Amino acid sequence: MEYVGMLNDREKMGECAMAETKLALEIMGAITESLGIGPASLKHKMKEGMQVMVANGYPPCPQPSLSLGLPPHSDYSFITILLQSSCGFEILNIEDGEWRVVPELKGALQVHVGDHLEVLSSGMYKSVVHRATLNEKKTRFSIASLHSLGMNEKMGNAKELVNELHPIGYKESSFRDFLKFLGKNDVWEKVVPFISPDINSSRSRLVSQSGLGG
Ligand SMILES: O=C(O)CCC(=O)C(=O)O
Ligand SMILES: [Fe+2]
Repeated sequence: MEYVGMLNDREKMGECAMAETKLALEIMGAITESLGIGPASLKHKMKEGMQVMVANGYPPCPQPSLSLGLPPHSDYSFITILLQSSCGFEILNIEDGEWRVVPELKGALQVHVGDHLEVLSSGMYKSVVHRATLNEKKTRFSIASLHSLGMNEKMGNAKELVNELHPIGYKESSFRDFLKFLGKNDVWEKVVPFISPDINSSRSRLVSQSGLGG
């Protein structure tokens, strides 16, 4: 796949966005069904939900071991669908604290659990902590499509899953709460230097620097 061409082609990106929304709704429906929490209202909220698409480009880095494309974070989404041009996406294995490389599978879409799904499922699904590494020779591209409820819709623990053994363990929050949280807390001090010396070019990264949700 020719990523630069695709990213510059509005029509193609529009088609891609719509196809990913359709896919995300199917996956989110299957997940809520698997949890036994398929209320019509949630389905409706998902249909009316948000999609944030992020195109990332990582130029070659002469010393990749000294830098990162994106620092460790989890996505403030319900699920994220990711397409990568080559490997560089890594997931933290919470059992041994080691980073695992997601192999390059041409044209394959990866589906990642985001913060909202962890909250809804009371931690039965765990939000994926991930990072992007750099390559010495190759430019790498990725397209992340983050799917969540609407801007003001609060995500909380599904009441069907809350019991004595699984008490409410997560604070409910909306995308707007998350943005307010970012506005009030100087997370950029910590995040920006890892990404780029130019703060403005990094501002668009704001929506997915979560790891703070829940
Ligand atoms: O470029 C990647 O592989 C990771 C992208 C990502 O994590 C994000 O956009 O939130
Ligand atoms: Fe991410």
